[in-house]
Amino acid sequence: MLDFRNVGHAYNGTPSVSDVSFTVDEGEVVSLLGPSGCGKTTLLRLAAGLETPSKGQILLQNQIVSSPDHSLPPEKRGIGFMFQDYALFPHLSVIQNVLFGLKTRGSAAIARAMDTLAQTGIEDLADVYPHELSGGQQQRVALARALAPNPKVILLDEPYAGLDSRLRERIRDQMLHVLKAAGTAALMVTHDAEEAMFMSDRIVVLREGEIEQAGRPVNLYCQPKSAFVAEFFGEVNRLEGVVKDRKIQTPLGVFDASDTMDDGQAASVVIRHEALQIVPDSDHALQQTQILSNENGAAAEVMEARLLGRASLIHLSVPTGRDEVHLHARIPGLNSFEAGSQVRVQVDPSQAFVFATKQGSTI
Ligand SMILES: Nc1ncnc2c1ncn2[C@@H]1O[C@H](COP(=O)(O)OP(=O)(O)OP(=O)(O)O)[C@@H](O)[C@H]1O
Repeated sequence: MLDFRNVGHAYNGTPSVSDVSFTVDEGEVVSLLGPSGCGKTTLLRLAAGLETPSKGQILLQNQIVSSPDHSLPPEKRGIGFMFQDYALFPHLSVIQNVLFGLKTRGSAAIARAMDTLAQTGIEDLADVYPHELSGGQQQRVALARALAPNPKVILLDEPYAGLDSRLRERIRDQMLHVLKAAGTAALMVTHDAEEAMFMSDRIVVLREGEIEQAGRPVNLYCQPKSAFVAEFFGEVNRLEGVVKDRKIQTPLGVFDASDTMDDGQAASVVIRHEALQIVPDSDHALQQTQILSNENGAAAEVMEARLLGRASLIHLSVPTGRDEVHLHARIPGLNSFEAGSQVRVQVDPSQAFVFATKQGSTI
């Protein structure tokens, strides 16, 4: 549907994205994910035809629509857009806003507009004006307007940015089902990893205008290729060490270095908060079965234990001999840990990642 091939772009000579290649296939939801300024919106604007690439090509349904010397105007691309602020026309009612995007007029157009409003669950609001709507309702009008012409591809720029967290969860669920039912390919910009994972078949992680890693959410979460990606997909503890005999010694035990690391290489061990398992120090049976069978683990003291709702966050202090390291463990549901109690911590190795460190920064 949408094919970026080695696309580069610059604003007044300053590069914004370089050598970006990815596709959005039929009926697929793909998210562009990354920190502020990494080039997400620029890529969306390039797909829309609002910017022209300085290098590479963009194809829509196998036709070149953008290259350095040719750019098909946005209105000729047959793409749906949904911007962060919804951009509804305040002087038009909901149905008039939706009709605006349709090329035809008359009863067939009205029927199509009403169908799309029904699809997004707001047919009762057809005659209402935007200022009378809640944020979530406005968001659905914007989605209905973008979907009404039945585009093959829709571009979504931070579609949930203006909504509170509870409404966001409900709306994005509806949005996913509407997109999938319509079979529309979608390219969505977000800086929220959980939102990207919820919505996307595939995610393209961007860093300083380049693709850092792209793939299915499960691959990015379970096999991040850099600390940058690992940290984007969840909170982590970081332990620094140096490779010796293909191992890295840390206060939480010994971790295997990767094949490409040589002795003397500085390395970071990145451990997700949920990868730390905690066992009360008095629970000898569990220690025997779970901890002593694994060479990773350490004695620790609970500093704080806080219930966050679905999970608890436990602050731990692990003595290193010289000083102590402060770690966070996230455990499901309620916890019974008291500040000051002694525990053992163990690491789930599938959620601990080792990366080379260069000149003080992790790659
Ligand atoms: N109109 C512009 N003129 C000049 N530079 C721009 C313009 N728009 C964006 N940039 C720059 O291009 C780079 C990429 O910006 P872009 O808006 O694509 O990032 P983003 O990932 O969408 O960021 P955010 O999440 O903050 O919206 C940034 O360095 C930004 O400062």
